[in-house]
Amino acid sequence: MTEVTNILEVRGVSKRFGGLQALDDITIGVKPQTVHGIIGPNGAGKTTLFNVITGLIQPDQGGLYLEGRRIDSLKPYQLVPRGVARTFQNIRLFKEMSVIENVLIGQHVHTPTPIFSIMINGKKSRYWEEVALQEAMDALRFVGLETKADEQVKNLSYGQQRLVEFARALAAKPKLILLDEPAAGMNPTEKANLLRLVSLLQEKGYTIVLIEHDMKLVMNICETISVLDHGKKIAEGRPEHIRKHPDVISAYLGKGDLVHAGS
Ligand SMILES: Nc1ncnc2c1ncn2[C@@H]1O[C@H](COP(=O)(O)OP(=O)(O)OP(=O)(O)O)[C@@H](O)[C@H]1O
Repeated sequence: MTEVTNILEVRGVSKRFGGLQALDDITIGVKPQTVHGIIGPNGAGKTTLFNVITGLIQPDQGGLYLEGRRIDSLKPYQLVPRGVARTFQNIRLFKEMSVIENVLIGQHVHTPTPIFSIMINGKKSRYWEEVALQEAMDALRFVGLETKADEQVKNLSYGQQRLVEFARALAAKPKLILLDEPAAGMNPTEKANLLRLVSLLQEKGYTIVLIEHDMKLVMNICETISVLDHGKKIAEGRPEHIRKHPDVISAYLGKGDLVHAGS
């Protein structure tokens, strides 16, 4: 039996797209209740790794384990009730719908009534409508957008839309949240707020894995960082170790990101 010390284990995962080895024998362990960063230059394989973890693509080799149980044959919709939620690099919201409706969509896995029945106020669904609405509002309150609940998503700023995605992931009541470039397009105030929210979630017992290009944010917030380059894991450890790692410096050489990553 597998000893459960890591909430998530990626073991020897490889994925090839035609002639391109997007992931090459990646092994990563994520400890519960930590913030774990995945960094690497463009095209390193970070999003592919998230897609493999969340069942969007099947690995060619290797295994994925959530709390010791193998999950790599599961589909995305089967992983959500097991406690895995994610956001996407490119915002995936229904822009013509309201903020609360978008968050409610993350909620349906926990209500026995179909979400569209809840949304059109079907008679049988009154109790679950109330529960789902309360929980969706809690998620919005957490990210500070409760006053925007009835706004159409398209009227929100880009940074606020990222927070709606974040709230939608939270509404699925995950144990493990994967955030793909959550700070992209955010201004410094929004980034500071995001950092505060991620720390709060960690205190509440969530585990967070994030892909992020903002090195200052990553170095400030993550206990452990795994670095990918050309599909391989080239380094892993605490921020102070990663910042000085010669292979990491060389992978980022000329890009300037690590130079400005002081805590
Ligand atoms: N579905 C796909 N089919 C073919 N090639 C793909 C596919 N998805 C990703 N790739 C390729 O795999 C490599 C890794 O891509 P991936 O998006 O995982 O990198 P990344 O580290 O997330 O990059 P970025 O920081 O630019 O988002 C890239 O060369 C990309 O073009």
